[in-house]
Amino acid sequence: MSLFITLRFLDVLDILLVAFLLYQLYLLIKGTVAFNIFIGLFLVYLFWLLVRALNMELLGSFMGQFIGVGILALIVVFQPEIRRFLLLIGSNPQVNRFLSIEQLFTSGKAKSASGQHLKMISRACENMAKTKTGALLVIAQNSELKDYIRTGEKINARISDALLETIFFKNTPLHDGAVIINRNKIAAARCIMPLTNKEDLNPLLGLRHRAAVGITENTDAFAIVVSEETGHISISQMGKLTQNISVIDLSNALENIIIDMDDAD
Ligand SMILES: Nc1ncnc2c1ncn2[C@@H]1O[C@H](COP(=O)(O)OP(=O)(O)OP(=O)(O)O)[C@@H](O)[C@H]1O
Repeated sequence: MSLFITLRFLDVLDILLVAFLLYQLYLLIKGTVAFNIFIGLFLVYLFWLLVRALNMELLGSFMGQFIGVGILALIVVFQPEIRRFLLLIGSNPQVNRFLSIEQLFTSGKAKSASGQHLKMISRACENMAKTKTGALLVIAQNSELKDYIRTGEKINARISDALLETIFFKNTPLHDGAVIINRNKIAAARCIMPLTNKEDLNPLLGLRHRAAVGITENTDAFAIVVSEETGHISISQMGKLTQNISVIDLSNALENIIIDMDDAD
């Protein structure tokens, strides 16, 4: 019998892939209640292995039933995280570029036209930041956010900085909630976004920021928050909030998102 364990290249690859997946899983659930649930489930699993090793029949079969439905329970418990993980893969720009034949033919035109709209969005944010006007702008990407548009007032108007500033002007009927921008249109205002239940978010941040993180956790949208309290601009993508960025950083971030804003009405 050989004393050495034969390790094939595929085994090394296998281990590296599992390590990579576990690390991604850790990044995805760290700072959320899902992390504690995961640790809890892992401890139950370890305990079950111990029970089996000690041949404790009754407890072993009892726990076996529990572990048996484990996969189903995992899917139910980690539904938001699984959804976010799949979203992460599906909204990867490289994957999208590869899959989108349409974009292959229209990318040049879309880029030059979208620049105008993106400039107006950052100008509006700059002005609202100066006047400490609270705002939440959600820019749709692949997901058109139809379910969320339905929660607000449909506007369907061309993007303009003046219109955005008017919508968020204090005490106007539409200033509450989020504005959703879809392609070259301000699709709706007063929209209700899902709130994140992240525990590691700055406790000083309120519902507007939680709504920005919530919508980007659940969809591939890009969210911009202008704080009414501080006048700071923050952005959120894939559930990650970047606080207090400059207008130049906002413009750069907007340039990097993939949206097809063409000039058609
Ligand atoms: N679920 C939601 N979806 C969209 N907008 C929301 C939601 N909940 C609250 N808001 C908006 O956030 C506003 C309240 O903001 P709040 O002061 O709690 O947040 P904040 O993160 O501290 O922001 P600010 O720095 O501007 O005060 C509400 O008036 C409303 O416009």
